Amino acid sequence: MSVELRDSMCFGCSPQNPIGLKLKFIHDGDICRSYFTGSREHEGWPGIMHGGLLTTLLDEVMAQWLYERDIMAMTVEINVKFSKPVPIGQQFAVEGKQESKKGRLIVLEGQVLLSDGTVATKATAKFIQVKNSI
Ligand SMILES: CCCCCCCCCCCCCC(=O)SCCNC(=O)CCNC(=O)[C@H](O)C(C)(C)COP(=O)(O)OP(=O)(O)OC[C@H]1O[C@@H](n2cnc3c(N)ncnc32)[C@H](O)[C@@H]1OP(=O)(O)O
Repeated sequence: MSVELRDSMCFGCSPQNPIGLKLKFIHDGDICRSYFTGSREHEGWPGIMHGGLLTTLLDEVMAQWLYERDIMAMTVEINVKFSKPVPIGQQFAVEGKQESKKGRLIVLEGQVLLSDGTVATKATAKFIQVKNSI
């Protein structure tokens, strides 16, 4: 299946997905960054961002690091460490960058940073490069 960006319904980034996160990305040197403010529908425990959604945000920002560089790759593994709760209603940053590449295997690292710079969440993900049409 070949999908044009304009037709994409990507849950993370598509502007036309009605239930999507509609993320935008800043490519700052070797880092891809996005900002997000959770609202009540994004919470797990009251007032706290749902960990599964944080994982989605991290996966997406790492995938966008690759997409920006025309590398078509799919996540095959992701490991997430939740160190601090991420409050609902406060903007936070999500960052991703490449850690290593060996053949088709690309390892990226991601983190969630609270507004005071505290690292709340860390992730390492493995991506496998696929052909240029997914
Ligand atoms: C165009 C529109 C765009 C819209 C914008 C969207 C932007 C982005 C949106 C992004 C959204 C967010 C992102 C998402 O949500 S991506 C969606 C979630 N991920 C998936 O659905 C992936 C499912 N997996 C697969 O389909 C297959 O596994 C793929 C196709 C990826 C590889 O299957 P394939 O049959 O081709 O390859 P292989 O199995 O021979 O493996 C190849 C090599 O890799 C090694 N290997 C495999 N696994 C691991 C592992 N865990 N650790 C270490 N190594 C591993 C393996 O040993 C082998 O090595 P070698 O023997 O060659 O040495």
